[in-house]
Amino acid sequence: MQVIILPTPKDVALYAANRVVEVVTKNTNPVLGLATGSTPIALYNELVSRHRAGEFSFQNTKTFNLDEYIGIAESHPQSYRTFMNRHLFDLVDIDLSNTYVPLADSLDPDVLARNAECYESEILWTGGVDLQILGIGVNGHIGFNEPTSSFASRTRIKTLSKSTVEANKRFFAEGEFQPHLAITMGIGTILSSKSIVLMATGKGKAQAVKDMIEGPLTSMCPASVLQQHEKAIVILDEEAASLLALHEYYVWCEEKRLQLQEGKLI
Ligand SMILES: N[C@@H]1[C@@H](O)[C@H](O)[C@@H](COP(=O)(O)O)O[C@@H]1O
Repeated sequence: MQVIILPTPKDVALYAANRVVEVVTKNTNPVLGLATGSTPIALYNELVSRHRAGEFSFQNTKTFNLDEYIGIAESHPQSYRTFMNRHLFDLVDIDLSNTYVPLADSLDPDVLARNAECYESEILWTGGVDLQILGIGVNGHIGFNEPTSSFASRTRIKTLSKSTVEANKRFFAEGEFQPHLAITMGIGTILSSKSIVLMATGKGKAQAVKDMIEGPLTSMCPASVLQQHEKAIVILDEEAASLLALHEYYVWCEEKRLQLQEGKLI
């Protein structure tokens, strides 16, 4: 796991955008794993403007989203399908049939379980995810893999923890039905990605970030599993990094890396 600390959320988004553009332009048939939540919105905005500036195309790209709520229609304003269409897919030249979000609009557990299994196979058929984008929940979850999720888990139905339901309440109107279940890629699914970029910004994520990077490898902090992925980059703003004991060290490493890149350190 590589840790990079940058001054602001904008810098985090720009750094992640560079990685996405690199993967999309270097691969003939790129496969991206995408995330929802407030954190990746700045990344999607950046990708949309660079795409509109003619820098790259999404035409041959396939995307797989991490998760989807169970119990609301795909067309619901708070579904993750709607989120992705609104923030990225409808604004670029991607073929919508190449964009996958778990199908979760049934209430039949057998149908949902089958959808989850098919999702896993669809990812395999494409040859796997080249770059998986992740955010992190305040309790250390990735996708909707809540604390205690098995590190070997694949795409399946999960019950959301109280803290996740609480954190996502802000997106639903007072008294509106809010899902407590979701289909999510498993931790094993996420770990199968060829590379991973996790973004975290703001003070609210500082404890989860500390547990992920400096805590023990534990299913109580699902994101800690990224310590074991050889090509996982964690990009943080100063606030999200504020509780890290090795904060100065990570900043120093990035400075040295940049100097090396510019040929100033030979
Ligand atoms: N399932 C999503 C996660 O993929 C996301 O990382 C998390 C944090 O979202 P935010 O970036 O809004 O804090 O929210 C949801 O729970």
